[in-house]
Amino acid sequence: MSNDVTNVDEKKKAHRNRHSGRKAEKKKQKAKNDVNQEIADKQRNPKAFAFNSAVGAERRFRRKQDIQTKKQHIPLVDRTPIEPPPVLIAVVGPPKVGKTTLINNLVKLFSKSPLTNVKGPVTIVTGKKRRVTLIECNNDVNSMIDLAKIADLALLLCDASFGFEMEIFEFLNICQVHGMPRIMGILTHLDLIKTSKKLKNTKKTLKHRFWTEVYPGAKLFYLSGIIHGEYLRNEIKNLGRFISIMKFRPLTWRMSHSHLLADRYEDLTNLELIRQSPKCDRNVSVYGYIRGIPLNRNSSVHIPGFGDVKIHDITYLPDPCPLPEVAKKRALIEKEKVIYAPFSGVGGIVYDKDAVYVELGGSHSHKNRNDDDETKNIVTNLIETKETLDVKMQHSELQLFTGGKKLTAEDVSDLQKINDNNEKTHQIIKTNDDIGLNEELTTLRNCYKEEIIKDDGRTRRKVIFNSSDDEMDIDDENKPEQEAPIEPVIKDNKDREVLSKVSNILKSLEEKGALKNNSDLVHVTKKTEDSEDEEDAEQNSDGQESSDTDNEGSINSESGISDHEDESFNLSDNEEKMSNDDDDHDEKMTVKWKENLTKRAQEAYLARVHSKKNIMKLVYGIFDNKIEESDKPDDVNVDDGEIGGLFKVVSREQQKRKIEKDSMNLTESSLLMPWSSNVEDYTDPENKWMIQDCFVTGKWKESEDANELLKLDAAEISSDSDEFGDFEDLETGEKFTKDASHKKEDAKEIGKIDKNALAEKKLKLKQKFDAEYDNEAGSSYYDELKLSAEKQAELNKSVFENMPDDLRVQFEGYRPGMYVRIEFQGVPAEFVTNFDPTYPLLVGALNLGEENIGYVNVKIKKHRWHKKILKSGDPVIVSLGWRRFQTLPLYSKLEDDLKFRFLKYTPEHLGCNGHFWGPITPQGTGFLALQTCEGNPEVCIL
Ligand SMILES: Nc1nc2c(ncn2[C@@H]2O[C@H](COP(=O)(O)OP(=O)(O)OP(=O)(O)O)[C@@H](O)[C@H]2O)c(=O)[nH]1
Repeated sequence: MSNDVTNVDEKKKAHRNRHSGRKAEKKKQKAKNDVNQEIADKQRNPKAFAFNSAVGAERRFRRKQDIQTKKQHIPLVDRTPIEPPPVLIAVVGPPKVGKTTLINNLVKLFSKSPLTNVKGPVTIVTGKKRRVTLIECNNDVNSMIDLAKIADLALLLCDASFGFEMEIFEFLNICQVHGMPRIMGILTHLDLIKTSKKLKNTKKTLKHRFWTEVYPGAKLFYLSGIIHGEYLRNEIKNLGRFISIMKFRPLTWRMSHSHLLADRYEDLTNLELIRQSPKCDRNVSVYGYIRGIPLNRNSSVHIPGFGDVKIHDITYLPDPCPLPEVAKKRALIEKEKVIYAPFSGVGGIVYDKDAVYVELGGSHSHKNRNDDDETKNIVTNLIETKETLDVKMQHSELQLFTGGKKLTAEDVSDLQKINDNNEKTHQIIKTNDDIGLNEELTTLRNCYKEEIIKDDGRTRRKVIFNSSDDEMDIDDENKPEQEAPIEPVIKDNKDREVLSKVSNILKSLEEKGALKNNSDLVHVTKKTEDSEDEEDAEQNSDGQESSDTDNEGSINSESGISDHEDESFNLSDNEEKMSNDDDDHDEKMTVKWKENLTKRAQEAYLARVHSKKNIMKLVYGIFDNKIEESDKPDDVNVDDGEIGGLFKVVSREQQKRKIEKDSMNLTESSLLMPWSSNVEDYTDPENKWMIQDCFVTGKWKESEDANELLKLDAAEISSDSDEFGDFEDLETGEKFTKDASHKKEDAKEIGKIDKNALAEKKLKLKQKFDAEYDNEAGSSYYDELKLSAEKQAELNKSVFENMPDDLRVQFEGYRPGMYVRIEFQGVPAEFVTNFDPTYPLLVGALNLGEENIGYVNVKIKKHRWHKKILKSGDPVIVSLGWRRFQTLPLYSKLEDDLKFRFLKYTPEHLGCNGHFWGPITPQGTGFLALQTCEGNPEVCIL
């Protein structure tokens, strides 16, 4: 019973809102006020919601239109397949710039599994609809040529603390002849630049140079530092995001030629055959994604650096790095972040035509071996063994003492040699017989205009620019100002005379003690320094501004470095120095500023004369070179009204009189005179006719002339109304004669017609304006073009979408985006023995395989920094289509035209672009890059 009571008590009454009373009133009032508040905002500040400035609106409109138009490109039919091949990103840059680190960081960002040893292409899924293949470019002209042919995007790395190196410009130059992939610059080693001022300057100069080379506004990322061997996560994330959403414009030649970049390779030759004859022909298979257009089973292919081969067999395989199956809204899950890099030892299980390959986990899988399990160890050792005993012996080393020199088999067999060339034996010279260009390349390399700098035991090839490009030389630019000797530029004899006179005066003044405290000169020099500082500040602010206009990535990445930190570093540095030589310093300072006073004054004078423009002269055409009395130093000796035999002292009176006299005889040049020769005087009746047609009353075409039209209409009306006679209104007694009625009606009609004509005219004008300027969807020419391209793309896709792969292969070949395995038979053994996964293995389909000897005529034009002339006999590298020939000597030279002999093919036979590479002279300044036009043996130079 008691329980029941408690239950009843626990049941609480529901709250009932009050409908009347003080509180209810208050609530109602509050609710009402809230509504009023909303309305009141708009009512109180109507201007905020209204159209209030025509100029502002016009500017906004113009800006919007500008942005819209900038985005417009000529629409191209999108021929990318439904599942396109991975986007190919080449990471290019000089040695030790951070290429491997960047690839590792990007791989880690997208796949969470770091790569220990990056070799060859690495394919990763970066988003629901995007996968990318990253490949590091060797610092080798051939690698650069091959990658420039196929890359969609090139990440150009530059060591900002060192400046631009030759490799960057070589690559850019090569890219120009291959249809320029998208280029993105990345500055690394920014943490090695110590002061914030230097950092800003470096960023600015490098950015502007990069913009001149690529295009103004090209994206440049800053990687501001490295922590534990990794770039800052935020910056890598930004870069990754950029890469994974970037759009690419198809390059015509590339998209119309089938090709693939091999990301895996197998030697299928029978091992017994190889044992019997190591130089026997091999059967090899290469794997990769088809790019460009479908690859036909019957076409021949070219492997750059190797030659032409016929496809023996081709099959398509399941995609080893597939995109997520259904496009969902969520981000990728771990399982979907696939990574595929067989050359680097990552690839999982691969099902082949007749085999299944299981990835053993690379070198790491064997590290966790169980020492007790002997049988397992034997198997692992057997698996690991790849060399015979004598080969192993050749590689084995013997060390007698810790830290002592290791003895190798070579050392033992040829002890004498070691003594002679002790240093040389430690150098590992990498040969590249497959390309067979080592010697030629070294010659070529030596031909570039570059400065070889030894830095930390390695050789770097710093780019040397012309004097006009001096801003590029960061090191020079960032040198402290007093270090750079400023040689006054003396332009003509007049300057020289003036200078010598100035220096005479100064000397005499110094001798006479007139410049005892030198306050005047100090003032001058200080002023120039100040102005330099101001310039610097301006430059910096410019740099900031322009870097703000950079891509979002660069903005974010800029935040990576704290300028304050650098400044504080700088300060503490300075403080230390200051405390050490405080006393000396003061003394030195007082002595130092007295040094070279005359020279500094000369410089200051020249700088002033050359930098300042006389506004008075510009406006009035008067140039008075005399010093005003007030400017004259008080204690300067004035002999016969002259100072130092150079300046004549002019009194204020004299000066005034002279100016008056001069200005009386002068024409006022700041005004535009109506009678000046080129301007017509429109007040002259003879010239009036020229402008009278500019007004409504002017004589236009008859169809447009308002007066003529009115007359015409009036005439028509009068002829119509002729049929009515005179009559009298009997009610009002008003008499209507023919003329009176006519007059009234005429007036009315004319008014009506006037209005109608005007309305019609307005309507026509509006229609014309709409047609020309309105960009409503589907109405403009651009939209129509875009629409038709989209329609075509849709049609293309719909035809093939539901077609089974087998049928499709029969119908059109192996489509782009398919992962295929191509088998070649009877390939020379060098292909296998010289195979290096770090070189891009490119396989490109050939349209014609016919061999020929051909000539190409070349017209030489000057390229920006290639100004020397090719000589006959100069070695050049020739690259045509997929083909990359060895260096060839130039055949002959004719005046401006050069004739090159190609030993095998002409661009005509290939039906494709070709390009031609070479140094300008043996002591020359760089490369010459040429491009052939399709089917045209005449070559044009960029
Ligand atoms: N301080 C600093 N060091 C860096 C930076 N980027 C890379 N490094 C270091 O530079 C060295 C070379 O980096 P890698 O990634 O091997 O350079 P790489 O371009 O792949 O070198 P190669 O393959 O030999 O041409 C490594 O020790 C990196 O840690 C950077 O921004 N700042």
